[in-house]
Formats: sequence, C-alpha cells, structure tokens
Amino acid sequence: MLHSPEAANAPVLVCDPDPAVRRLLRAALGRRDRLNMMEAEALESAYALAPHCVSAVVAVGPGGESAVTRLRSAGLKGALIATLGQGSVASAVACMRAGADDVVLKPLRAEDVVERLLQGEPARVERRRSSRENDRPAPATSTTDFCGFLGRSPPMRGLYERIQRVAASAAPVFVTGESGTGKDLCAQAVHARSPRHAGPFVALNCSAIPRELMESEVFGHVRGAFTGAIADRAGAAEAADGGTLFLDEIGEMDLALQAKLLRFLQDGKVRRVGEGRERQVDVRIVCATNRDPVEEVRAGRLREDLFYRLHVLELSMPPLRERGDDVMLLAETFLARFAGEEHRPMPRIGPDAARVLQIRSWRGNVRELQNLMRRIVVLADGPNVPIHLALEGAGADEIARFGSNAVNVVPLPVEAASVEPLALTERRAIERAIATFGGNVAAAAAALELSPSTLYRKRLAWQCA
Ligand SMILES: Nc1ncnc2c1ncn2[C@@H]1O[C@H](COP(=O)(O)OP(=O)(O)OP(=O)(O)O)[C@@H](O)[C@H]1O
Repeated sequence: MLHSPEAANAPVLVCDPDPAVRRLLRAALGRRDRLNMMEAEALESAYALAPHCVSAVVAVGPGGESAVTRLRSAGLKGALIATLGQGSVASAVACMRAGADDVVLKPLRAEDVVERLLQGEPARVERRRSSRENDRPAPATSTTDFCGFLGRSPPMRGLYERIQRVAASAAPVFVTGESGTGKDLCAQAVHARSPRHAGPFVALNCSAIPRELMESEVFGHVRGAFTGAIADRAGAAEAADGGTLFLDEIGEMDLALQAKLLRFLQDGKVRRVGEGRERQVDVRIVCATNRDPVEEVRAGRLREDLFYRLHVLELSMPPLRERGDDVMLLAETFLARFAGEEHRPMPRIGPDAARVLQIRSWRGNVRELQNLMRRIVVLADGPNVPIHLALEGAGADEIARFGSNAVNVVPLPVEAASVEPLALTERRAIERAIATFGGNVAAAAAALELSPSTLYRKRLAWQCA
C-alpha cells in the first residue's frame, strides 16, 4: 500500500485529455490520506513527469501498450493503471504485458481506479526492490499479478496474501493442489518473497528421479560410493544452503529416504552417500503433492512423522474451475504469448468460445488451458478461436453443459496448411462448422459469429453456382 514513508510524499501522475476526468481523480486521490497528484493533459508531458511520480493513472489510446512501455522506460516504477476509451480484451492484455498493473475501461469510477491503484502497490514494491538489486529492466514477473502468477479472482488474491505471510516464516511449507494448478510457481513465490530470496532455489521432482539415485540427488555422494560415482558431488540439500529446497511429489520418495529426510529436517545436517562426515546447512523446505497427503499417510506412502514435520504451513492451490474470470485472463494471455512465439496471428475469443472456456472443468488446470491455447494458435485457420478446438479434449459432461446442440462435436482431422482461394477457405470453414454441429446451421452460425441468414445465403449461392 502507499503507506511507506518513501511513497507518502511522492505524487501520483494522472494523465487524461479530459479535464473532468482529471478533476474526479484529483478529488478521489485527495480523499485518500496524503496522496498528491501531478496532472498531464497529453502523453508527452506524462513521459516527462513519470520519473518524479510514485504511480500513475494514464489514459492511453489505441495501441496503448507503447505508451505503457514508454512510461516504464521513462522510469515509472510504481503501480500503473492504463485507462482505455474503447478497447478489447486483447488491447488490455497487451497493456498488461507491457507493464501496466491494471487496465480500466471508460467511463471510469474514480474511486474504483484509486482502489485499483492501491492494489497495484505490491507490484510496485517488488519492482522497486528488483530495480535496486539489479539495474536491468523490470523482470518478466512485473507483468504478472504476483510473482509469476496471473489471476485476480478472490481465491488467488487470498493465496497471494497467504504466500506473503508464509514466506516471512522459516517453517516448512506444504503445497497441495491438483496437477497443473501452479504448485511449482507457488514454491518459487514463497522463496522469492522470503528473507532467503537472495539465496538459491533448488527444485527436485521426486517422481522424476529413479529411486536408487534419489538419496544421492538429495544428499550428494562421494567418489566411488556406487557404480558411476566418478567424483564427489554435492546434493540438492547442500546446493540449497542459505535458500530453499523444493521437493515436488514428496509422496514418491521411498520410505527409507523419508526417514533420512526427517532427520535432516530435525538437525539440518547432510551426510553425502559414502561419507562419514556431516555438513551443517541452513535450508528451508517447501514440498508439494497433488494427492491428498492425509490419504497418503493412511496408505503408508508418506511417513506420518515426516508429514507432521513438513505440514506446518499449508498452501492449498485453488483448482482453475474455481477461479472465475481468471480463465479468460489466462486464456488471452497465453494466446498472445503463443501467437508471438509461433509468429501467428492471435485468434480472438468470441462469445461462444468464451462460454466453452468458462464451462470447462479444466481437470489439468492451468497446464491444460496453456496447452490448449498453444494448440489453438497453431491450428486455428481463421481470426477466431474455433469452437471445435475450444472443446478439444472436453469430456461428455462439459460438452453437455455447453448445450445439447454440441453433443455431436467430434475433433476434426488437422489438414496440412495449403494455399487456396479465400472463398474456398471460407466455404470449407462453414461446411466444417455445420458438420461439427451435426447439421445445426444456427449453432454453426453462432460459432462462426455470423448470422444464420448469412450462412443460408452462402449455401444457396454454392448450390446455384
Ligand atoms: N496462475 C498462473 N498464472 C500463469 N501461469 C501459471 C499459473 N499457474 C500455473 N501456471 C503455469 O502452468 C504450468 C503448470 O504449473 P506448475 O508446474 O506450477 O503446476 P503444478 O501444480 O506444480 O503441476 P504438477 O502437480 O503436475 O507438478 C506452468 O507452466 C506454470 O508456469
């Protein structure tokens, strides 16, 4: 929040060509204790004022992301709210990617804008710290909502707050949640926000390492300790000295090694495989599982004593299906990212595709959404996200929820890209949509975002040709 002494006197920059908007914002800021303001009518003046301001509310026009980029490179380190007269989700996402903490569409409610400005302050603190520690431009995380996470739904805001509190402690952290919910990101966030953030973050996935090598991976070995041990090697616990050791899929670790881990948690001493001597290290443990840990204990896969030692502070990742509008924010962001990576146009999410994304169960959570968005960028051959692709991999329950018209949806074979007359491409797209929806022209028209009469007219024209 803006209550730190360094922020208290620095002004908030407000740039808007409309004097009435500036007046409303001035009044709303004035109602907040000690918030001063610098005004600009035009962006050029805002660029000049930016280095002298703590945060900003700036009206940006079409292509507003370039204004955001210029404000950031002019030295604005604080929260930045971009306001748009008109715009799409895509332009809002572009502004966020360029470094805005939030985007607000006009007409504005000045109180809301100020509220959002204050909510953007944690990002400001993070950006200031990183720019003090490191002279490079703001890191990629500054375009996310919290330490690499995207999402502003209540469960995610609650999670960020809890991570912030948990990070300050030295106690072990147990991260639970379904696969793909972001447990790995969560462990990194705990480290990044902890007093150990300058130390190493070392991650080990217990399910990815053969059991016989696991002890050496965690505790290291000396030369000759086993076949293939050709040199002394420190393990992850030593490598994480002064930092955080993240043990993912902890339930996959074998029981004998779990006993050694418990001892390590008690005394902080590491003994490399094949060595008598012990080394003292200072490591914070974060572990994760996508299974129910209590059930794991009951089934004998996780030692009870280790569980109680590790289960001091729990962070539970909300499933994506409980994150409301975050689904759209993530989908848009991934589409924009992958379109850039794949050098393809960014497909637009029309109302029906949006509905599909919102009713899907996302059993694979953010990872599933991410993979689907990449597939869509690669396979979509029009400007919009096609419904049949948005439904790819959906279960019968999800298709049923989308509507009875969509029950016959089948994934279509992917055709090799070929050049053909545009009219033919259009005809194929229409025919495919009609087939996808089992001959239901109205549903196909909705998916194509055309009126049914246009479809009927086009079909008639083909028949007469
Ligand atoms: N809120 C989020 N915002 C942006 N990206 C996310 C978010 N949550 C997860 N991701 C991305 O989704 C992918 C899966 O996340 P991650 O590996 O952290 O999940 P996990 O819960 O550890 O999965 P598993 O249990 O399968 O190991 C990663 O690419 C991660 O960066």
